[in-house]
Amino acid sequence: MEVTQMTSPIHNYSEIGKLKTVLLKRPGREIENFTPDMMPRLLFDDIPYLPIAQKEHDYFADTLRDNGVEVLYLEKLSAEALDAGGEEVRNHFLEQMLTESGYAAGSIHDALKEYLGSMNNQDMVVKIMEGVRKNELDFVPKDLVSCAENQDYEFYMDPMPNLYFTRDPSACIGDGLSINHMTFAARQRESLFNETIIKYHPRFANKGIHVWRDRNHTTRIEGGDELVLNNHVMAIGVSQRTSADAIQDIAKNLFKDGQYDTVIAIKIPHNHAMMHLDTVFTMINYDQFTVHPGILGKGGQIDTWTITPGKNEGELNLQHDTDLKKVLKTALNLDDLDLIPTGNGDPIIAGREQWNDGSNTLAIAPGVVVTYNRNYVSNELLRKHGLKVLEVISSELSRGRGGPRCMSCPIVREDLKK
Ligand SMILES: NC(=O)NCCC[C@H](N)C(=O)O
Repeated sequence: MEVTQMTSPIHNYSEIGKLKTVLLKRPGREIENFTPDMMPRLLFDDIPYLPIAQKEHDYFADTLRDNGVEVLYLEKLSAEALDAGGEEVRNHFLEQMLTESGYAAGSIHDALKEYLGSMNNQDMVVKIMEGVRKNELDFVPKDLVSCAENQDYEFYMDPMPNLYFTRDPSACIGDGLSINHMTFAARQRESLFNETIIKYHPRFANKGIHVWRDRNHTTRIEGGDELVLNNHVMAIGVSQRTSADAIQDIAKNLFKDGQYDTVIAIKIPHNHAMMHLDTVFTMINYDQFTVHPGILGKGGQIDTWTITPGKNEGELNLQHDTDLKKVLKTALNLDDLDLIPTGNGDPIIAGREQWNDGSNTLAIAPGVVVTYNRNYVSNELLRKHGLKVLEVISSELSRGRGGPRCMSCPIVREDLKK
């Protein structure tokens, strides 16, 4: 495999190269600032216990640091980007955030702007992430919507509890990234933080980073579906969260301006338990993958479309298949590969461990993965298949329906040696 020069602050040409820099978000008050009736809308199945979730997340971050990974935090980078951008950038960010929260203008907009605007950048970022309750403001709105419809709702701005799944709002691909238009309202504001960081943080601003696809779209894509298999092949899930038209769009951009020549679109069930491709399928070594048996039909088949550049620019060729192993072998030029079933294929264990993100492994080097300790059957099987498994504690973090891959956005990985 060709070795690419490391000059960009983003460098991510595989799922498995030695992880050097990663973006995390330490769970904050946003993960408990809601009631059970808000859970379905906020895409949570339970309310985590914050002090334990933070302890677990710190353990995860320490595990990465102990293995030589530089850990960056979304909340810190966001504030630093606003500091660097100055007053105009801060004002623009706040206006955009208020607009996307439903307040482009009017008295609530003005009250929120005054409240958030009185804070320093770090406090403002944290407050926006946590959500703003009505009782925090010394203000009684008199508009018809507030009086006639929303009077019992506690929030002006909803919390963003899914922020600790940094995988999804953006995805680093090669020396660039996608900044994603997310599917559900609960997560759509998240990628504004990523956009602000890339544009204004001194580490990333004006470094010629290629944005393969920005957040100004109506079609949707999320990072949990974007798998960088190597330096010219991607796999992207056609899922609850990523639409086929967004895949075609990013494929065209990657083919035109990047070194990618193949995108394998993999269709998975469209449901909450398997909302992204990485909840059912991850790459963990040159020739090893985790796969949840629930996505494969009786004969092991699954719909895939291998997309390659067409004859003329902007055209795409499609090759439909139903044999995932064969498709991966061809695209990755492998003689054989090892698809390791979640829960060892037992229907009860596989269902349970997939629900708790047993397939959602984060590779930090070829054959070295970080997993949740609660998925002990899948973890044992990974060890039997020769992988080094670093387990992290997971009682509270798993309540948000995401595992180690979901909780991490790799920014720099070493290139693969072969
Ligand atoms: N890549 C991932 O699978 N991320 C997990 C996201 C979980 C979050 N509660 C969501 O539904 O978006």
